[in-house]
Amino acid sequence: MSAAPLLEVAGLTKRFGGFTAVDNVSFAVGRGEILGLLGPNGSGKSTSFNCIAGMLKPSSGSVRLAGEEIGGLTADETCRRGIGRTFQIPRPFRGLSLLENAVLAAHYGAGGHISRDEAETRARDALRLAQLPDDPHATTQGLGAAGLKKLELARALATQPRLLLADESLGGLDTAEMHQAAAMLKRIRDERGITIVWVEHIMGVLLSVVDRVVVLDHGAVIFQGTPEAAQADERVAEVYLGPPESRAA
Ligand SMILES: Nc1ncnc2c1ncn2[C@@H]1O[C@H](COP(=O)(O)OP(=O)(O)OP(=O)(O)O)[C@@H](O)[C@H]1O
Repeated sequence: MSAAPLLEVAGLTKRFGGFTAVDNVSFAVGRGEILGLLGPNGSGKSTSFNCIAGMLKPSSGSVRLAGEEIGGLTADETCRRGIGRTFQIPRPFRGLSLLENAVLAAHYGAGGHISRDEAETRARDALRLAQLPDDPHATTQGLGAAGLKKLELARALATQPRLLLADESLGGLDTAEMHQAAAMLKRIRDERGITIVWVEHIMGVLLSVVDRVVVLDHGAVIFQGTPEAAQADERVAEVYLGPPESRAA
């Protein structure tokens, strides 16, 4: 990473009562990088994500976007600063067209300060990037898991993010769809230079696309490095597969 990182998380800690879900987590994401944030269920990925995106207030630590402190800002404030996010469980407005869903997201991202025409331009661009129809009559009806994930992505892209936080983009997809979803994230980075932090609890397909991974376990970072190094790391293997003696030969 030569230029200053786009996202810098330092000493991030989130406690729920006496329980520490995120424990002194630090990592940085370079501009245009795709970072995989991995870890088994309950390791603190979503809580870290939610602290970065403003859904949760960190107990301590700092979150900087392009050098500016954003820790503790609300979700709509972080969105206006350039953080777009997808949700693990898509919840589109079912009664609205795909285009209207994306238009609303564009208005949200701009804090209501853009015209209808501009919102529609951003929405159409986002739908095309996510390979969905921008025809005003196209609805959410009949969208399967993969289609709903694409709409989730289009809504995040319509906010024109500098940083895209992708939450469990592969959940519920079959193998072919997983590869397509991974390729789409890579294309969005390659074509638009959007920096991506991608959270998944499974490693598989993600490792073929990300530049680096951060692995969490019990709320703490246990590994940072390339996907190749992650696959060769004994601690990473342990949290995913259990201790060596318990693994199938
Ligand atoms: N609001 C909350 N109150 C209390 N505990 C919480 C809360 N949110 C999360 N936790 C706990 O914090 C820990 C980390 O949860 P988190 O959802 O961040 O893990 P995760 O790595 O995203 O898991 P998954 O892959 O299952 O989504 C878990 O033990 C969880 O039960």
